Amino acid sequence: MPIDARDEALLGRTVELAERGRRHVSPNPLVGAVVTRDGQTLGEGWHAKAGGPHAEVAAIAACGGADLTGATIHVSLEPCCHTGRTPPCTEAILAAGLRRVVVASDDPSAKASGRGLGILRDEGVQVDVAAPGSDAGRAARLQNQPFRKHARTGIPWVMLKTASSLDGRLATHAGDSRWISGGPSRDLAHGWRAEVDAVVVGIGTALADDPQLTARVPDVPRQPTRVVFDSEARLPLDGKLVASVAEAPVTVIASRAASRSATDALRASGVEVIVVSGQNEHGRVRAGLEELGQREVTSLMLEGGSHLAGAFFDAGEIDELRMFVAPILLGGRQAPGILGGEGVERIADAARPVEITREPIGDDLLTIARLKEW
Ligand SMILES: NC(=O)C1=CN([C@@H]2O[C@H](COP(=O)(O)OP(=O)(O)OC[C@H]3O[C@@H](n4cnc5c(N)ncnc54)[C@H](OP(=O)(O)O)[C@@H]3O)[C@@H](O)[C@H]2O)C=CC1
Ligand SMILES: Nc1c(N[C@@H]2O[C@H](COP(=O)(O)O)[C@@H](O)[C@H]2O)[nH]c(=O)[nH]c1=O
Ligand SMILES: [Zn+2]
Repeated sequence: MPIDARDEALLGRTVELAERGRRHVSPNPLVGAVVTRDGQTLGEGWHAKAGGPHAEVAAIAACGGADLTGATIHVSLEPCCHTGRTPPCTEAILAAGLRRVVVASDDPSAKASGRGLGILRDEGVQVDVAAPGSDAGRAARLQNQPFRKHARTGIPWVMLKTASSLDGRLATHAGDSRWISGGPSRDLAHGWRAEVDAVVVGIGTALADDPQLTARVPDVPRQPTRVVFDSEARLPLDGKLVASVAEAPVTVIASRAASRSATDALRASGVEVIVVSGQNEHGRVRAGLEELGQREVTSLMLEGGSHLAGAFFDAGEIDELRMFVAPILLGGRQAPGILGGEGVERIADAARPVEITREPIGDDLLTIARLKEW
């Protein structure tokens, strides 16, 4: 049976329900589910917490023990068929006697990739999948970009957030940058910190700003890991990052240039030090991302500075930009721009977003540019 307008609406609802798990489910995906019979909703559920019940199981439980034989379940992501921290959802669906499963998006991880759908079909369940270009299909995939990229590549989804002047500077020529964007923009950015697994800066920013990089908004179930790209392990032991290591973890990505005494001192202060190798800066960016991906960092917000953001750009490792532009002009040849690094040579080589949106936030303009889609 093809997907009709009622299915589309129910799948839209599953995506809405899935959002309720944001900030709570990483490294798992956001997933929502609705059980219906003859168009009547019997129960709704979502994946509320990593390690907790999956959306399908939560939706079935929400039906309160009603006989679900012959009922339908709509899910924003294909049901799992593996035993992880919880049993397979395919088994829960079969045990409940559901007759039709409608899914909005695929699960690209190795243990899924359509296997659950095959099992359900083999058991006589009718399985319908939304067209990839449908509204529900797109919304479900966009909602899980970090999970999807990490599942496909093993490395985290990278969002670069910047606060620049109208003339594209991240700081004055003297290194002052507090504050360029306004209060509402900074509040929004704190909310994003709460959504990602890690917040990343270069040692230049750590030294210039002595930042905290914590999410300072209400309802933060888990602070992001603060990561500093710092080849020589120069991160000051008396700075705010190291001082707050009990509040939120700190990881230093160093190179072989770091002395043993510097890495030992950081480790003794509770900092995780990862030593990566690579031919050049963008090679070390990639190596660092691989290490973070292995530690189940599925998403990160890169908060600068110019030099490190340029190395990420040169490595082709920026998936999305969220850029606040404030109504001020700074000027100065030495004042850093949004992307340092080498950059491209020809306009024909320019990176072009697949989608771009613009929105005023207080006195600033927020541009969100998605460079890739996973
Ligand atoms: N307005 C805004 O949004 C922001 C503004 N800022 C401002 O930017 C300025 C700091 O920026 P910037 O000087 O560019 O410093 P960065 O924070 O970009 O740090 C750059 C340093 O990171 C180290 N590093 C380690 N590994 C890598 C790698 N793989 N690739 C590239 N760099 C690596 C290098 O030092 P080493 O070789 O020693 O490891 C490099 O010099 C400050 O004035 C700060 O206030 C910063 C963030 C945001
Ligand atoms: N200057 C600037 C930003 N700078 C970023 O925020 C960091 C400081 O974080 P914290 O110490 O946690 O408050 C700083 O090191 C840099 O990464 N962010 C913005 O939203 N707007 C701004 O104008
Ligand atoms: Zn499941």
